[in-house]
Amino acid sequence: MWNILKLILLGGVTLIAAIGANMAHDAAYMVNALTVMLVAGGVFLWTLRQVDEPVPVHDPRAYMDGPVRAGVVATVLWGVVGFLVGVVIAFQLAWPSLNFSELTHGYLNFGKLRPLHTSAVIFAFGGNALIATSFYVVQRTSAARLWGGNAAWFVFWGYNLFIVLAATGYILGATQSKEYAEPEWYVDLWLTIVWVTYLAVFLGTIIKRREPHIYVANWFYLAFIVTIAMLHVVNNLAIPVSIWGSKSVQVFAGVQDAMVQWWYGHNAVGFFLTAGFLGMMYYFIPKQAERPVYSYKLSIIHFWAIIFLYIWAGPHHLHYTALPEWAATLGMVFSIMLWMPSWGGMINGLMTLSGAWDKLRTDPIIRMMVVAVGFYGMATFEGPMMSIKTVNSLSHYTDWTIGHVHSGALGWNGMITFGALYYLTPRLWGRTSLYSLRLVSWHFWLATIGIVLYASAMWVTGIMEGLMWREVDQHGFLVNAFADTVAAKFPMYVVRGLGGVLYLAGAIIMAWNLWATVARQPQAQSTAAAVPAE
Ligand code: HEM
Ligand code: HEM
Ligand SMILES: [Cu+2]
Repeated sequence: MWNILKLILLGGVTLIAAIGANMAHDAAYMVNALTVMLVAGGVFLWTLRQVDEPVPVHDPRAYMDGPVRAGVVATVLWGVVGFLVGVVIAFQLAWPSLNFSELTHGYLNFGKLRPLHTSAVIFAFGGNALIATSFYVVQRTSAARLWGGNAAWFVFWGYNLFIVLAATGYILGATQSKEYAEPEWYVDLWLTIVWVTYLAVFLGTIIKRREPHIYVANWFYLAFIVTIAMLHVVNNLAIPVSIWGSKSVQVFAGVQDAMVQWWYGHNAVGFFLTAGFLGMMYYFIPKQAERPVYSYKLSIIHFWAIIFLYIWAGPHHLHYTALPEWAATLGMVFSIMLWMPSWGGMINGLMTLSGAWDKLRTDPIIRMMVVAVGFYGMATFEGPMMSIKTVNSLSHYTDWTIGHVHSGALGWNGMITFGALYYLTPRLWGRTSLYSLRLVSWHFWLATIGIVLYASAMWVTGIMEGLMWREVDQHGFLVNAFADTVAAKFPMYVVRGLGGVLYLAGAIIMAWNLWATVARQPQAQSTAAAVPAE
């Protein structure tokens, strides 16, 4: 019965997508519709061939690790793609002629590739890492198999389809021009369906847990899933111009639109790039260090303080704009208050190593995680500082912001994810150990030096251009033309690009190391059964 329903649904989607491709008003819509048609048609045929096959029975106590494994592979692949595009756009900024070559003009210029980069690293790399680790962690800490049968597979494939639709759309010019929320209305609708399923699988697993306690990592993951659902729906309220075209019109306008966008944008940082990754920190650091969390009480305080404070800080993205002064001040004050719980979390992560500091010398994976937490601390110190209006009047519009973003993104999100991937791969594929710890060390140093080059280049150019823009002569005239600042930034842009190359090289080494772990390492004893409090 279920299969018949599924076939009708998939057949219907295939048909509507085919009609959509035929009626399409623009190229992005057509290519997206063709993609959906091919995917839905393919799944239709696959389902048809399975109809009379016996349904495999799973041991209800065994963990469901298929989607986690797929998520690990996707994280690595999207990571390499996202970093590569980052390197390309970094060099496009250094050598603008790269925008106008035969190959890049029109489709692969900076304007098209920049949102491709941000979506690939945040949503594809970060999102797959969050989905995979949350599915892994919630099962282990709840001693329960993922709820909802194949729903977890739907989440994995549905989410990655969302990414492919978004990315091809950008290249072909579909965007609603909201940073980090560029996908158009139908892609947003699809993500909503996938996300609600994700929430159901995660919550369902927590509800059927066989542990009385809900481990703190799950609190963070849950906050991430619920808040992103809310942000996504509100920020994407739009009316399509036609159901056969990608263009839509925002429901909010003017300064309200700006405020909703940065309420979204800031909390995408707070809940996607912070809360979800803190969930990772609270599981994988204690596991890798073989130590309990330093202070469980602090983790609870940290959780509630972060949840309460982050949501108000969005206006710090709109200082000195049409936003009312009081709103900007509110955003600034909440941002400054955020410093304390952020550092509480950092201290909790770092101090988990107390009594095991020697591991920093012997275990490059721990080293990676510790550096991640260090950069978390740095970005959450820098952020509150930049939210102060007088500081922001210098830093805003400059590369300082870009440096801040990447010390958080490369240092915190990237490094904690790499640590989790190194932890997970041997366990998920039942291998005795990683292929090579020496290669992990190489990755660690390449990535760390890459981040340092990136961040320091951006501080120098950011503060330099901020000061150059302000400089006036004795008559009060501006000393520098805008083009002067652009020319002055050139050497730092090259250094940033080189930092990116190092970071990318580290990730490629990781991809090779993880592949070799699966392909070349001996099989370990299997331990896939649900044991309480793992
Ligand atoms: C090899 C690594 C990377 C390189 C070379 C790189 C490079 C770049 C460049 C050149 C830009 C455009 C800056 C501008 O418009 O002036 C950018 C923007 C951005 N990147 Fe990366 N990136 C890398 C990795 C990452 C990662 C891992 C993340 C997130 C997890 C990330 C998140 C972002 C974000 C959010 C922006 C937009 C910043 C803003 O608008 O303020 N990047 N990146
Ligand atoms: C207490 C924590 C933090 C505060 C108060 C904070 C504050 C700020 C401020 C004031 C800006 C500059 C706004 C502007 O002038 O346009 C900013 C930009 C940004 N921050 Fe943070 N930050 C924090 C932590 C983080 C972390 C941990 C990450 C990444 C993992 C991050 C990612 C970003 C991004 C992506 C932007 C650029 C947004 C854009 O213009 O496109 N922030 N943040
Ligand atoms: Cu913000």
